[in-house]
Amino acid sequence: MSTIVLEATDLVQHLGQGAGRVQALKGVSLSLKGGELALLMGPSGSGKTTLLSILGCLMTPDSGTVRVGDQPVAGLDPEALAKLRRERIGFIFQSYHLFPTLNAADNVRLALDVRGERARLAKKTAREVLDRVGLGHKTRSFPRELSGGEQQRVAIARAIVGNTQVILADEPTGALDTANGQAVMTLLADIAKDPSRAVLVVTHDPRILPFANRVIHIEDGRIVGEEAGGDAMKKVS
Ligand SMILES: Nc1ncnc2c1ncn2[C@@H]1O[C@H](COP(=O)(O)OP(=O)(O)OP(=O)(O)O)[C@@H](O)[C@H]1O
Repeated sequence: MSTIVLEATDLVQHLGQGAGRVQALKGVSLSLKGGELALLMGPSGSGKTTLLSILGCLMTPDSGTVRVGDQPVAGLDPEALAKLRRERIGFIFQSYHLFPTLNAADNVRLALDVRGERARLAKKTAREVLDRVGLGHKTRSFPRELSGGEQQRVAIARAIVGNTQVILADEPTGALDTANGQAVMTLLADIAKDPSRAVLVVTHDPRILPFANRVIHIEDGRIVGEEAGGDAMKKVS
């Protein structure tokens, strides 16, 4: 039986201040099991990015709890939280977030350096992972020399190089054409074949449905339903 690798219970989150203050999450509970590739879908403003930020321990909720594997997040000091993020969570942002002055290999290697890997080994591992995302020939290229799809693949290499239990991706195919989008999703689906790892993808893109085991729907700060990936696909086809 697969184990739960990420669990959130009753998350509530307010954003903004004064008249602009909104309740972005209104009591969200969610768990991800190893071996799952789940999609989080919902209209603009429904709370997807807020939820992903809390699950990725980038934001602390007003109330509710998050557990990554067997580790409760509440009460961790900033250093312990940063360690938990590095060791257990890979985050893929829509806008890549690559360092412009570092080449592709060094962007990926950075994720290993902060984990204390030895320099030579980290260099080799970074090259291997870039090869795996089809960029073995571009390890020395800088972000400005890469297309959007290539930059996203570097960002994915960086997120997967540490073999974290959880990968969270915010619209990873949003800026990509169909071929690059499919390549990116194939990589993420491969990761989710490992029964100890799970991938959660925020998306508006119905082309991603074939890759999902599970689709979770969020509206107005609440989970309003979920279905198996195959069932969600039948509705759009
Ligand atoms: N910094 C902020 N201050 C005030 N309100 C915010 C802030 N960030 C987001 N919100 C509001 O919180 C709600 C949830 O936003 P969130 O970005 O999580 O939604 P989303 O589902 O990711 O939207 P999108 O699909 O457009 O990215 C929205 O009503 C949004 O307007």
